[in-house]
Amino acid sequence: MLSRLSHPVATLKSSRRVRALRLLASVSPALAWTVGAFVVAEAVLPNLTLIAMGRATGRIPAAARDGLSSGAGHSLLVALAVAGVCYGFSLLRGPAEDALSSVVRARMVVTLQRRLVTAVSAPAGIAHLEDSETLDRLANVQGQLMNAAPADAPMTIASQLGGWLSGTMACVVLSTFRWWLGLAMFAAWIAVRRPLGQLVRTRVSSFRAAGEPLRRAWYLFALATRPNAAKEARVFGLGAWLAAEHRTHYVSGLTPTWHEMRRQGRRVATVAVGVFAVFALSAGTLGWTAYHHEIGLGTLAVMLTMLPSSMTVGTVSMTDFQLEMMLTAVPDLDALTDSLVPMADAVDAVDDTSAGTSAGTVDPAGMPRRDVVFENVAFRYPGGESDVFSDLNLTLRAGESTALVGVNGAGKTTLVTLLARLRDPSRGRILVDGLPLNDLHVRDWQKQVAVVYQDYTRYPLTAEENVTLNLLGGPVDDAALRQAAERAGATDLIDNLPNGWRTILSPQYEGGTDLSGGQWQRIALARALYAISRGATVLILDEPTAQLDVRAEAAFYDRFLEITQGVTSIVISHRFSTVRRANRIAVLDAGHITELGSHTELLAQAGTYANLFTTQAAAFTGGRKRA
Ligand SMILES: Nc1ncnc2c1ncn2[C@@H]1O[C@H](COP(=O)(O)OP(=O)(O)OP(=O)(O)O)[C@@H](O)[C@H]1O
Repeated sequence: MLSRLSHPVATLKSSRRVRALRLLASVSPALAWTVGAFVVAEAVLPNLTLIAMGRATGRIPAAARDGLSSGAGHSLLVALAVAGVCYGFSLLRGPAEDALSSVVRARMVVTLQRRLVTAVSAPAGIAHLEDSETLDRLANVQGQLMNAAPADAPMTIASQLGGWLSGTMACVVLSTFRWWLGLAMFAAWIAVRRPLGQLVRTRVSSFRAAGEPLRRAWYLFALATRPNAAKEARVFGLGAWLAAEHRTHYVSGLTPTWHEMRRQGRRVATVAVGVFAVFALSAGTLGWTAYHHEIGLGTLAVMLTMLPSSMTVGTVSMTDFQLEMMLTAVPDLDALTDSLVPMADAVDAVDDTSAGTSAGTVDPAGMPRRDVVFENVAFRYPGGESDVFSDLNLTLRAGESTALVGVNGAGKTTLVTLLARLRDPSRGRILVDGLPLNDLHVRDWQKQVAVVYQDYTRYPLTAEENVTLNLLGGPVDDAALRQAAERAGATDLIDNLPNGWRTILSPQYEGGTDLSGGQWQRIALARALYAISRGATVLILDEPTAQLDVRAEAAFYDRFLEITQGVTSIVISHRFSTVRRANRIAVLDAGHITELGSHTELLAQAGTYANLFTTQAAAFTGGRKRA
């Protein structure tokens, strides 16, 4: 018996509506109770107004006959007063709903965003951010995929529930006239609601399934409308192309939905004919009994208004459609949380060996002391058609700089993402001082790696925060900050900012400013150097001078040895004037390291490096090749 009872309870608990309401209750129990009170008002007030009006109508003949000062007249006045009060309260429903909706939305948006940020930042790597299912879920919870804001779900559910209860109450009132009439109306509305609800669900689920083309359509829309991309779209005259592509993806995503809806629409039309018959029978019964004086004017007036009022049991409107779209975000949010957050738990469980080797338990402080060894490493991107590395072997000596050289797409950036454990090798292993990298605590290892990526991030924060990334407060090491800026060639740049270190590096904020590409690159370099001064032991510079002017680039070369002194560094560059200063140079070609040695040694080998170096040098010396 208990298990039979627990089944519907469990089903109810797992329903998306209940989960959305529970989310609101977890945000603010008081707000959830207020929404509950709104549901009651929504269910009761319209019917109370109609009933009071009907009863007042029924008292008019007696009051007209006996006069307003008679007992019948007083009774009419009381009924009118009750109707007026109910009507007055029902007028307040609209503004109350608006105010409550905006509060619920604001609280829900903050909660949803916090849960998304927590989930997405949980894994140590970045592979999940390239998984199309995860991206669809992210877009959906943000309301971008379905163009419906999940934060509005609780209030929409409340309003829908209120309407449904109001219709049910009308059916109950109808049953006081003829028991079967209320029941018949209820059954008829439920009968029409089912296929209508199915129609809405089909449309929404195929809309959701069309995530890929719709995400593309949104992306194209963003390209056309966001300032950064719009610049390029204007210059290259992409407007018409973007509009056409946007339409193509949107239509291709939705065409299957439209076909299915047409089919289900025909079924709904059939059921609607049956409902109309029940409605006509009910109205006819009422008319017949009134004609034969079996009921008075008051009952007739009440019951006639209850007939259309019962309709809200079966009505399915645009709101239901939007609610269904909002609710698709509920399982998506849970799936993101369930799949990503445990990865953080595994990563953070330093003492928990059950977390597996990938979590890593060894404290990497001060490592590498001897070397980092790539041993028979292979790697292929998820969904990729070929290996980026098939059998890569490379030793990075601790405290030395190693330059990585190779043609575009050779895998240089990929190699450093493996070193930073943003991804794991498909085969083979990386050893740090002889220990598998996977055994080191991944978050602590990542803190030890200071990187200047090719596409470093431009944070809309102050210059100081951009360098220190000290967002949780705590003391900033001023001396280290100044030294990092000086080594990165950013001192003059900071001095010339309107508020110095306190200037926000984004024109989108008051008092903020923007920097040029080269100036940003110096800030990114200073960020990595500050991290080194705070204990990072591995420095990765991916094209550190790509955006620097000639003088800044020359200054960087002069400081290169000073910058990389004592740290294990990898520099990736197509500029051989940078590369040649590294202690050792590794040439990456077709998934292997094909040459390894100092600049002089590799020139002497007269292989790929020598060829690339002399070709580039020749371009600067007007064709005269030199060593
Ligand atoms: N996120 C990704 N998903 C799938 N393939 C990728 C991804 N990133 C890079 N690749 C592919 O992996 C290969 C190596 O790319 P990588 O960026 O490591 O090359 P690179 O040597 O740094 O090139 P460049 O000199 O142009 O910066 C390329 O063929 C590239 O197309």
